[in-house]
Parts: sequence; C-alpha cells; structure tokens
Amino acid sequence: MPEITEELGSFEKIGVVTGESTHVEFYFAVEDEKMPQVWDYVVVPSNELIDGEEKRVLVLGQITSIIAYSPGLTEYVPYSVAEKLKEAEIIEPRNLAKVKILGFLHNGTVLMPRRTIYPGTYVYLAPDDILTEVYSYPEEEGLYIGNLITRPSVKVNLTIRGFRRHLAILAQTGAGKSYTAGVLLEELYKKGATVIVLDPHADYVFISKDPEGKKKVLKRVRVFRTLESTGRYTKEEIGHVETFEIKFADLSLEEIFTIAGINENWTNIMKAIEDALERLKNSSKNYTLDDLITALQTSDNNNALRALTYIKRLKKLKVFGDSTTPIGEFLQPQSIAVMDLSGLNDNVADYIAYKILSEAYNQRESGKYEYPIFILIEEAHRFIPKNQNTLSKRIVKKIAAEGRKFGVFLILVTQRPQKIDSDVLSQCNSQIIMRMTNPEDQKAVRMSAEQVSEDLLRDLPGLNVGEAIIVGEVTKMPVMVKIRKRMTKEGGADIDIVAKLREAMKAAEEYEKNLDNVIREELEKIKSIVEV
Ligand SMILES: Nc1ncnc2c1ncn2[C@@H]1O[C@H](COP(=O)(O)OP(=O)(O)OP(=O)(O)O)[C@@H](O)[C@H]1O
Repeated sequence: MPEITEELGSFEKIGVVTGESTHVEFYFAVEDEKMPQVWDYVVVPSNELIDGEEKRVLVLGQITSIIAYSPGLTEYVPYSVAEKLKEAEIIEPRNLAKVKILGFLHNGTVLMPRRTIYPGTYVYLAPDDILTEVYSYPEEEGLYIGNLITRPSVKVNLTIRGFRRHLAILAQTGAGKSYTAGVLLEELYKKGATVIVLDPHADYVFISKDPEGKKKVLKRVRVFRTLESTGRYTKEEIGHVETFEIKFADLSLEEIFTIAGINENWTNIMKAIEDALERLKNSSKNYTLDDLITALQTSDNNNALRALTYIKRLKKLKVFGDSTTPIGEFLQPQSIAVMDLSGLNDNVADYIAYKILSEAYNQRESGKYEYPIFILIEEAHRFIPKNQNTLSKRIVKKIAAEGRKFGVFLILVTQRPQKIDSDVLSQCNSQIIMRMTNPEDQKAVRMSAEQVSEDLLRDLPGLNVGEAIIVGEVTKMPVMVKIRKRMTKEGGADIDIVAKLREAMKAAEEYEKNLDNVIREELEKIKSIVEV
C-alpha cells in the first residue's frame, strides 16, 4: 500500500468522517450520489508513529453498515407531514456509513492504527490495486481461493504458511464447504503438497478429473476403499480405486487392546490375549482374527472367555485382509490420497481414520517422510465429537496440539461446529466460515475464534452459497470472498431435483406402458384359450 503522497487525488472520494471515531471504527457521511455497498473497502489518510518515526499512512477499513435517513423525516414525523415533504420533494435522503478499521500495510505486514481517525477526514473508495496487494502473497506461497464479494476484479489469495496452525471450514449444510475444500485441494496440489483426505461421503473421489469428468487434470490422485465397501459411486464411475486393507497379524498388542476397547487396568484379560497371540505367532506368521477368536474360545482360561467378548467386536471392522496397505501409498510428494469411507459405519470409519492418521503422524515424527502432510477431515464432528471418545480423536488432538512441530496440518470441515471437540476447534487458528444460521453453531464459532467479531457473525446468515468469511493466519486481514470456480469435478454436488423428477416421471410412464403390454398379452393368451 503506498505511503501517502499527492496520489490521493486520483482516488474516488466518497465521504467525510463525522461523529465519534475511535482507532477501531468510524462513521462517515456519504457524499450525495455515491452509493457504496456494505462490506466494500475504503481508505482514509492518517498519521502513525512507526519505529519512532511519524509517517503518513493509508488506513484500510470495511463498511459494516449503511444507515439511510432524512433530516426532515424523523421516526415520529406524522404521515401528513411526511406526505407534504415528499410532494414538495424536500426529503433529502442521506447515507451514514459505519466502518470497521482493518489496519494499514507496512513492509508487507498489517499493523493496527494507534491513532483515531479524525472527523473531517476525507474517505476514499479503496482502489483495486491496493486491495490486490493486501490480499496477495508471493507466487510460491499464495493459494488463489476466490475474489472479493464486493469487488469481483480483486483476487484473494491465502498464504500456505497460515496452515501451520490448522484450518477449519465451518458452515451449515449446502453452503459450499466441500466445494471450497476442493478449491483448496487444487491449490495445495499446485504447490506440491502431500494431502490425505478422509472422505465419509465420497465428496472428493473425482478430484483428479475436470468438472465434466472427462479429462484428468490432477495426475497424482489415488482413491482407496476397504475390501467390503461398496461406496457411494461405482468403481467404474470413479475410474480407478485401490484397496485399503490391514493384515490382522500386523497389529501390535497395544493396537488390538486400543481398538477392542480394553482398559489398561484389565491385566488378566490382556494377559490372556497376549498368551493366545504368542501361541498363534509360533505356529504361523499369517494368523487371522478368526484364528485368535478360535484360540480364545478353545482356551480353558476363564479370562480368555472374558477377552473373547472384546475381541469379537473387531469382526465388525471388516478391514482385515491378506496384507497391510503401506502408509507410503498415501504419502507421496505432490499427491492427493482420498480414503473413501462412504457406506461404512462410524466405527469402521473411525478405526481407518485412526490407523491412517497415526501412521502418517509417525512417519513425520520419526522423520521417515520428509515433506509436510496436509490432512483434510470431512464431517470432522464424526471423528472428533464433543463429550465422546473415538479412536481417531486422540490422534487428531495430538496433531492439533503438536502437528505444526512436525509439519502435519489439519483442515477440518464440519456443518456442526457445536458438536465438535472445542479444544481441537480452538487450535484451528484460521477459519473459512460460510453461511450459518443456527445460533448454537454461531456461538461455537465465536468461542473458538477470537478474530470472529460480532459484526462478522451478524453477517453469516446473509452470505450466499459459495461466499465465505476468512479469518486467521491464512490471510493478512479478515476477508469476504466469493469462492472461485472449481477446475475439478465435485463429488457431492446437490442433485438437480427437477431433472431427477423428470426422469422419475419417464420411468413411471415406461412402467405403466410395460404393465399395459403385459396385461394385453395375458388377455390375448386368455382369449386364444377361450376361442379354442
Ligand atoms: N463457489 C461456488 N461456486 C459455484 N457453486 C457452488 C460454490 N460453492 C458451492 N456451490 C454449489 O452449492 C452446492 C452445495 O455445495 P457443497 O456440496 O460444497 O456444500 P456443503 O456445505 O459441503 O454441503 P453438505 O454439508 O451437504 O456436504 C453444490 O451443488 C455446489 O455445486
């Protein structure tokens, strides 16, 4: 942003600061004929002390409301007077705008002013190039997410550095969360990121293809599914699906205890399982879960029978196969690995999430994998619910607390911010918030994100599909964005109800026609029998 010179003369003047100002907000009387929009950006010149030196700076602000009034038409003016004023054309409508100060740019960072904006200061519409500068980053760190809602000509970039402290995408259903997450995946991919997606609704299984699903646009995308999963889409629709499986004999004793829900104080039960496993290991390296169950069933140890109740639970997981899919399959530079969890029940999805996240985290913690890993968890409230323990919750909490040290970053997507573990949510330093009308969800967002002001919350119900407010470390200033168009195909797009119903009508007609034909044929048969 330029430090101020005479170039202000080329800016579009739209008003004068009036009333009481502070260093965080001010009002201005809007010049007649000028019609700024709510959420548009303005600049005002001011003086700031920077590094001990007085400097003229341009303070950027955002219009948060516009109050229209007429000096003659006060609230209590009677109709007869109001009508006379109208007929005499002396209503003289005026606009008073309220502005929230966003800060000023100094050497690429945003500083908040310490001085109040003085009444009488001219207010200018912020020129596009200033806004572009505020919302851009150097090529190798900028992720192009969309354009300013009020200025479609201004591109908005996020910084990939901001992902260090995790990101949450929060909105009610249908607001455009998955679409937005898809845009982020495209941008992360362009930057060479390693991404793992936990995908309970198969929203990302087409991410390699163009929007029509014809051409492959992202080369290094792999979609995984468990052996028995049927998924939301067929393998033919997706193109290529790989199997994710775990060899039971590869599980450690601790893992078996964890997933079977065996408490660490139940030493007798643990010992019975350990003994049974020891015997199995001595006879074969390829023992299965069924082998363990048989070993416990045939044991004369009472604790083995007690253990059986817990071990039998593992049957429900349905992920055990002949070999273990190595975590290396999910971790490759510049790649997206989508774990399609659609159609699986919560326990299975939870176990798979736990397994993949733990191993990915270990790879980074031990330094075996050298590149940062981005983990996108769709429907995050299912994996990290509030007041409830899941297998994956422990590892997600660990990543939320310590992931940045090892380069493991979370992107959580949820339509139920109030249902998600609040510790994890508050570790997400950046938020992309979209339309949200539920007051409880709004409250959860307010509690978790200090940058989310009352002003912003008030605006949430007014956002359209695909519009978002972005706050936190991924952006220099809070920003309202129209998310850009996807270059890849969505998985979970809303169905076209009218088109589908049209198809249903056709199918019903077809059915009726067939039925008529069958009846006619039957009648013909009966007639021929009767005639004979
Ligand atoms: N930025 C956008 N531009 C164009 N269309 C969009 C945009 N964002 C969302 N949509 C459309 O809006 C619909 C809902 O989007 P999406 O599925 O991403 O919402 P969601 O919040 O993830 O919903 P759910 O919680 O049901 O998964 C989709 O049909 C999608 O194509």
